[in-house]
Amino acid sequence: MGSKKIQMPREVHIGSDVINDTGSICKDLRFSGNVLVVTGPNTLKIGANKAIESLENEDFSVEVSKITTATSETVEKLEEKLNDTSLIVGVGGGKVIDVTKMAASNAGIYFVSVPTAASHDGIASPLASIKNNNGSVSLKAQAPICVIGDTNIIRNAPFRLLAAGCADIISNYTAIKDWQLANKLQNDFYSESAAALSLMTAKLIIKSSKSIKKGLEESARLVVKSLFSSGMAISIAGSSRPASGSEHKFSHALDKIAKKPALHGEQCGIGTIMMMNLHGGDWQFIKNALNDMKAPTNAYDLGIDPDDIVDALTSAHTIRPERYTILGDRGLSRNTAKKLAIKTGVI
Ligand SMILES: NC(=O)C1=CN([C@@H]2O[C@H](COP(=O)(O)OP(=O)(O)OC[C@H]3O[C@@H](n4cnc5c(N)ncnc54)[C@H](O)[C@@H]3O)[C@@H](O)[C@H]2O)C=CC1
Ligand SMILES: O=C(CO)COP(=O)(O)O
Ligand SMILES: [Zn+2]
Repeated sequence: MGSKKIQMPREVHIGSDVINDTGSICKDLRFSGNVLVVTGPNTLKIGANKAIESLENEDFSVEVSKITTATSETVEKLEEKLNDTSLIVGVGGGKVIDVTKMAASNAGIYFVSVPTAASHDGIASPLASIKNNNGSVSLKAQAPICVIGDTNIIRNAPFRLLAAGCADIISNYTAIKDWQLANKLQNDFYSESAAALSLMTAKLIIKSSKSIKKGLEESARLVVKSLFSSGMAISIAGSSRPASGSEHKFSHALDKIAKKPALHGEQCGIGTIMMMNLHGGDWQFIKNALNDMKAPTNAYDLGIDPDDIVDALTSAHTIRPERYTILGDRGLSRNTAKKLAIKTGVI
């Protein structure tokens, strides 16, 4: 058997106002010189300005880049900005973290992940979800050298983002079912330990669903820890398979079709309800769990046209066709897709 590489962050700092220690944390990690801070227009004010001030207080020279998309073009533009840069710090949501991860990996430099919301499980994983002309691809990048999760910023973020993070974790249920199917039918690589960690994380978040509340520091901490643990399952597998199956294909298809897509985790949660039905599993349990977390469970909550839901269901199998799932190679017919969405109350 060949050797296997598993990449994990070296340090994880989670706590209230820990973003103000960004400079000293980076210094303790032996970094110095030029740092590129990547952020978004909202997250600059919410978090990045604090990280920048902290870095400058520790004598780092800071450049800032604002991004709004996680595309291959954005990654290329970021790489052009690198100028004797020793470290990249990504402060924001999933898109910011993914492009930071990819640009740092391409340039062969370290990066620090500073999530401002607990909305996705890519905060610590070595994979980056990047959009290109064919839709979304999952690219091998690198794990952050360090994660700085400021629970004060995260607890004050809109609750919708936290609920989306919980839904992204709940989608591990169908991702694992799809992975097992692909292992059985296609002999795809399968890791028991990655699958067990992914599933345990999803079970724990459901068990805690009633205690996850708006504005609470404990809730922010719990969800960040769970997203981290789901990301570690991705690290162990060396692929996003333990956390991304047919429900994610549905969400990526919706991103292409919908005029105004909803949050990644929200769409994946709704995909999980429908894919669980296709797997013959307890889809009502998934729906109840999403309800308990105040995550959307239908097209109306998502603000998405029911026709777009059906279109996304019929085209989901074309996303990442090499990743075998319950959708098979031919996908769902329009009639089946519509029936599935109606039966599960999604439309
Ligand atoms: N690499 C990986 O393993 C994974 C990657 N992803 C990717 O991550 C992305 C989804 O991440 P999201 O964070 O949902 O989307 P996003 O990055 O678009 O952020 C959603 C919105 O939240 C805002 N926001 C962030 N923090 C905020 C705060 N504290 N207060 C107010 N607004 C705030 C952002 O400005 C943005 O408008 C997708 O592109 C998805 O494919 C998702 C899961 C895993
Ligand atoms: O979103 C993910 C896990 O939650 C992984 O992303 P992909 O679906 O892009 O592989
Ligand atoms: Zn996801």
